Amino acid sequence: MSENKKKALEVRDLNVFFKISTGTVRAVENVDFDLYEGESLGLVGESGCGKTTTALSTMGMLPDNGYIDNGSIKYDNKELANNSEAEWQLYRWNDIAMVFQGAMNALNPVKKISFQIAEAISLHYPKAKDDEIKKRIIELFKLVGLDSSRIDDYPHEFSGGMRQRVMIAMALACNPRILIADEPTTALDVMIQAQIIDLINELRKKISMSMIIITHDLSIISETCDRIAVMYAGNIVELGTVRDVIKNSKHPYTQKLIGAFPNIYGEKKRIESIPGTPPNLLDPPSGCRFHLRCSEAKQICKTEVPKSVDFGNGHYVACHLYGGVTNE
Ligand SMILES: Nc1ncnc2c1ncn2[C@@H]1O[C@H](COP(=O)(O)OP(=O)(O)OP(=O)(O)O)[C@@H](O)[C@H]1O
Repeated sequence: MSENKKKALEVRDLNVFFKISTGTVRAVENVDFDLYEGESLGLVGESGCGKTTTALSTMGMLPDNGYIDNGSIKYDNKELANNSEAEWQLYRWNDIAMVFQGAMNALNPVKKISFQIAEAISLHYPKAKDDEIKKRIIELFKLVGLDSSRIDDYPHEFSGGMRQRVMIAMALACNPRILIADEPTTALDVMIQAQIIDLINELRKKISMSMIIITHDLSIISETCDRIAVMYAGNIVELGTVRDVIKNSKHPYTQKLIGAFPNIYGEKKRIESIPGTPPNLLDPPSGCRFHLRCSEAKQICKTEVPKSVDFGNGHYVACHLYGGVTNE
């Protein structure tokens, strides 16, 4: 993606930590990425590597014990990282919206779907009239491929896939410029997963918005995204176009991740097939956080944080195999 393309979001040197009784969890550290207008960026990595935390920090929705320790989050060149809650409210859902992991199971079972979407709409448009809201709900149902005659059904009358479409409709209620989808197909069976992937791709064509797709599943990324950021233990270790990162991956972690999906269009193996487990982020390893599991680790990997090296065309890799250390 060209550097001249307009950025919807610019994240630099982002550190997000959590205070817990036994210390500080360094969940996201030194994270840099851009999200361009109209593109879809995949955030991929094993469970606990900081994908959701990165997303929540761009929404100002960190849990109470979480905080941005350092860094910049710019939307339309406006700095958001130091926003007060009142400032976040102006921007959250209107400009950037999120479909949360497992949210389709969080619909209120005793309220009609139309009521729940109407609540989301009137929160942002308190002056909207009932008929305008109904019109918008019908529009949203059509947009996400739901039968608009069913807006007054209850959640239990909808399948899992349909409820996920409702969650996407709710996130789109205020026409956001950025949509973040956290594990949008988890907990759905394979056929329905494929339908949700098709929906995401249709929405990309119909609405000119940018997307961040969070998943541990590389095959979903390859079907829905333009670029991939690979996260490991709170850091982005490789970033580039889907083609560069999947066909020409440089970081040993990315290579192992891809090795766990021998044919990303075929049968999947589990990511757990990578030997060892990710480190405890209460006390992450020094140097490269992957060095304890890396078959190519050298002495420098134990002590120095690798700097991101640019391979051209926006393909960045943070690994000592390719030189460069940070000053931090
Ligand atoms: N509220 C919290 N308090 C303490 N630690 C937290 C909190 N939320 C997340 N963490 C920790 O922050 C790290 C990053 O978690 P995060 O949920 O962002 O990872 P993830 O890549 O999205 O994982 P998953 O795929 O399982 O959702 C993990 O070590 C997690 O245990």
